[in-house]
Amino acid sequence: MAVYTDVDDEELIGFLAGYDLGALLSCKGIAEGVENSNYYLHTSAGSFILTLYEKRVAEADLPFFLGLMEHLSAKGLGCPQPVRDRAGAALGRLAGRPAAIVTFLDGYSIHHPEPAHCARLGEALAQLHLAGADFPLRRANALSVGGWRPLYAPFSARAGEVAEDLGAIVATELETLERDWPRGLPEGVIHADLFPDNVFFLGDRVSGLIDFYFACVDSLAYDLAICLNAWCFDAAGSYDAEKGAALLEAYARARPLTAAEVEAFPLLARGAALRFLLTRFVDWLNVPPGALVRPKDPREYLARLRFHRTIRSARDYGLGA
Ligand SMILES: Nc1ncnc2c1ncn2[C@@H]1O[C@H](COP(=O)(O)OP(=O)(O)OP(=O)(O)O)[C@@H](O)[C@H]1O
Ligand SMILES: N[C@@H](CCO)C(=O)O
Repeated sequence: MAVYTDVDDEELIGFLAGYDLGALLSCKGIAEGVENSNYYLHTSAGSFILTLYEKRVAEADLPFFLGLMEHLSAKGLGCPQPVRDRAGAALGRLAGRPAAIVTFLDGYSIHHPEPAHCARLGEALAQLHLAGADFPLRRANALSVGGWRPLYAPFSARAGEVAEDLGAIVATELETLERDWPRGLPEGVIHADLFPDNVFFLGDRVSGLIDFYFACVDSLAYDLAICLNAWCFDAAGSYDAEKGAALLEAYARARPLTAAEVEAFPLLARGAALRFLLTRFVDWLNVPPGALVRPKDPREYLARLRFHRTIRSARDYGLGA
């Protein structure tokens, strides 16, 4: 359950009075997720998602996120639509937090993806990249290579609480990636958090993408590396080459990778693993008292990082074969 901020019914009714959404019927906290407070909102006008944005979402970035969802939806991508209030605003304040209401998407997440799901995801990711090419707003990636050391430093002394060798591995990874991070690759709007819990299926097709709150402008292949880590490893932390090939080939059919992106992919995959290892590590140590949230296990991403450190060429992922 990710609910950090409780919503008082009376306050919610007052908030909804600014929208043309009819009468409140119910509002229930949502179990999944770790970043924001999400509620299933049911009114006489239908079903919606009410999100109260928490610590990792800067209020100034919300016009980028909400505008991107509107842009992608207008391009035919399945994604939530911000609901505007009577004054035309997509963003309000509720219980002291920035808050928005978005449309409810049908569909369900796949908790144990098969290669076919990875191929559909590759297609959807490429469509997102192509559809975002003319999105006019820009937002730098706050969690790219420049953000990892400042995120980790305040908690580095506690690395041993997660794994004995975590401190040593993170120290060498930060040195290596800060020195060698790939620059000058094709850039565009990326989702940056396209895990299975943020992709909805209906049958064998992707019906919608959610949770655009890490979206930013960065290397497109970095987004593909994030998906490889999130979709192509098994529960024991082993890389599944069949799923990796399905993802990478489906993506490349829609947006071919440049030689530089193929060359850079092993480092991008290591960086993508380190990024989520570090956010999970910090969240693992800092669960707010009383928050209803299940932090995700950083050791899952330590296993991925250990694997990528053994990779010598993109061909080991099935790229550029
Ligand atoms: N537009 C939507 N339609 C239907 N369900 C949604 C929608 N948005 C969110 N949800 C539900 O709420 C859950 C949490 O949403 P979301 O992933 O955005 O939260 P989060 O705190 O950002 O989580 P994460 O840990 O993935 O970053 C989703 O897994 C999904 O079950
Ligand atoms: N999807 C992230 C959590 C939200 O950033 C993870 O699984 O670590």
